[in-house]
Amino acid sequence: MSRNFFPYRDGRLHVSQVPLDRLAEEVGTPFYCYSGDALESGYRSFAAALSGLPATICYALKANSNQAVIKTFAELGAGADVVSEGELRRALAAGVPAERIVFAGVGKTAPEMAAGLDAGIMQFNVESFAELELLSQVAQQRGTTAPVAVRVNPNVDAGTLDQITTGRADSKFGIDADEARAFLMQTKSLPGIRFEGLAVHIGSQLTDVAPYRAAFQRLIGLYHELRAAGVPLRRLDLGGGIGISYKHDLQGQFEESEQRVRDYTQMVRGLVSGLDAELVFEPGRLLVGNAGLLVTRVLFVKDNGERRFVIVDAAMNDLIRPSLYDAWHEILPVAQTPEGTALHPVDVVGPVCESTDTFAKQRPLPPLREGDLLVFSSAGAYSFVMASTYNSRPLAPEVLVRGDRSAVVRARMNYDTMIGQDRLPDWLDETATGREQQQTPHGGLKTALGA
Ligand SMILES: Cc1ncc(COP(=O)(O)O)c(C=O)c1O
Ligand SMILES: N[C@@H](CCCC[NH3+])C(=O)O
Repeated sequence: MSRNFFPYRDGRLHVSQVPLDRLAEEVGTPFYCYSGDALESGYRSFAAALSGLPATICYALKANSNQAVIKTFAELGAGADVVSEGELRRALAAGVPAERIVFAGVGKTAPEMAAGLDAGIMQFNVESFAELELLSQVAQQRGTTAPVAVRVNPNVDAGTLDQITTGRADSKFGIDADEARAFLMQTKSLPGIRFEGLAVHIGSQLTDVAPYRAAFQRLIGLYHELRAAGVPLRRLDLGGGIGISYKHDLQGQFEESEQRVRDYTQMVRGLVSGLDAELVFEPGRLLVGNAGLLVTRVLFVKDNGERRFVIVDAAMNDLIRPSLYDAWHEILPVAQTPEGTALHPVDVVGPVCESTDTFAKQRPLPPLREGDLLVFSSAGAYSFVMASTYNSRPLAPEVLVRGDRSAVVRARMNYDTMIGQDRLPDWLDETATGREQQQTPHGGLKTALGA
């Protein structure tokens, strides 16, 4: 049974026992707020749904890579799915054991491979023959052997947004299933490589189990064939992608996810029953998506005759999903709307100088005024991690709430940090170059900044 992680109490929205208006006073807006209770509950229910299966849950860090979030899962026993050396370092720093880390991604560099090998990770999910060749070289140079799962492209349409489907033949991900079969049947072993498994991931935000079933059936068929041919495989990585609800109220969303997890795990159990294979799951969005909110304040309300615009202090640089995918996030006032209040359609927009800096068009909302607080819900996944400093807007802070406790788990970026990353070449620093020119009228200009 779902708990209510985002209750309205005393007329204002809370995360567990912490009122969001108080947090807004403390940390300023915009800010991200995650419910640690929802993170834990989501992980536990996914783990419970898999109980009895030889499964490792490798949380996909790309969805939300804050150290506090990763640590929450690591302490519950999770592994990690990483796609870069940065994510690998984040996982290790948060205490995920290397032997529970899978390294995925179509473009791993030699130094990234070396970092994974040195850490002793569970497996590399290899996505091309060229990558396999490079991994073989890197592993041999380091006098070690790389554990590998070949990521297969099953040519299945996940039925999700075009931009986030990954298992069709026209996708850059994975190796064509027939090519993988032919290759492994023939090769069986490569220096520096130990083939241990097969992997698949057909896309993100899947709301139907049918595409999963089709992809997993192909993968399991291939697994049987290759084992029969003497390839010593022992692991199947079934990827991530389980969708969440973006269109529910803050309570209903969890119930929908729980139902989807039940359907998914029931289907998986049916397919793997009697199969001699360890399983890996790589959920990202499922574990964090509905556990996070982006809190923002209304700056201005303006009417242009045709439309009413609510201009908020969060922008596409903070949460890009609506601009990028036309994605829907529920928008709720922090102050509870009295029952019976009439709703009016408004465009909710941010301050960035782009027309696509629009969170919602003609969204029915209660009357809003300057200073009101709003939340964008389901902003725990692919939200802060996709933020940028576009328009030189500092990255928003992240807050984690647990019961009645809250903590800033990433501070708001300050302006000095943001600007201080830039460097001036000496030939642009006019004062310094002028000084140098006076001193050495015929010579080359020396470094002014470094001097
Ligand atoms: C290989 C791989 N595994 C796992 C994930 C996590 O996906 P999701 O957040 O949809 O569960 C992704 C992202 O789509 C991915 O590319
Ligand atoms: N970033 C996407 C999904 C891509 C998943 C990563 N493979 C989103 O916001 O929905």
